[in-house]
Amino acid sequence: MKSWWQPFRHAMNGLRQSIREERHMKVHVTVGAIVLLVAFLLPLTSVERAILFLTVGIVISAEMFNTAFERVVDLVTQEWHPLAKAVKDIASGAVLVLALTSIAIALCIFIPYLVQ
Ligand SMILES: Nc1ncnc2c1ncn2[C@@H]1O[C@H](COP(=O)(O)OP(=O)(O)OP(=O)(O)O)[C@@H](O)[C@H]1O
Repeated sequence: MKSWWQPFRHAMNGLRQSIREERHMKVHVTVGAIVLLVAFLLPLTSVERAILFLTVGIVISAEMFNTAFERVVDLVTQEWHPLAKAVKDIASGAVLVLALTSIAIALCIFIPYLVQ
C-alpha cells in the first residue's frame, strides 16, 4: 500500500534535485536564507517577516517551475526549435520578473530599518 508520506518524499526529492542540479536555484536558496536571517535579526513586524517569507518561497517555487519547463522541453526535443527557445526564455523571464520584484520588496522593508 502506498504510504501517506510518499508524495511528500517525491516533492522533497524534486526540491533536492533542483538545488543540486540548478546553479540559479543555489543562488536563490542562498540569498533567500540570508534575507530570512536578516529578517530575524532586524526588529521587523510579523507582517513584514511574513511578506519576506512569501517572497522567498515564490521565487524558489518559480525557479523550480522554470526547471520543470526546461526538463519537459529537453524531453520533447534535443534539437534547436523556436518554440523550445520561447518556452525556456519565457519561463526564465518569469523568474527574472519575480526576482526583481523580490529585490524591490526587500529594499522597501529593510531600508527604513537600516537608515535609522
Ligand atoms: N531546444 C532548444 N531550442 C532552442 N533554444 C534553446 C533550446 N534549448 C535551450 N535553448 C536556449 O538556451 C537557453 C538556455 O537553455 P538551457 O536549457 O541551457 O537552460 P539553463 O542554462 O539552465 O537556463 P536558465 O539559465 O534560464 O535556467 C534557453 O533560454 C534558450 O534560449
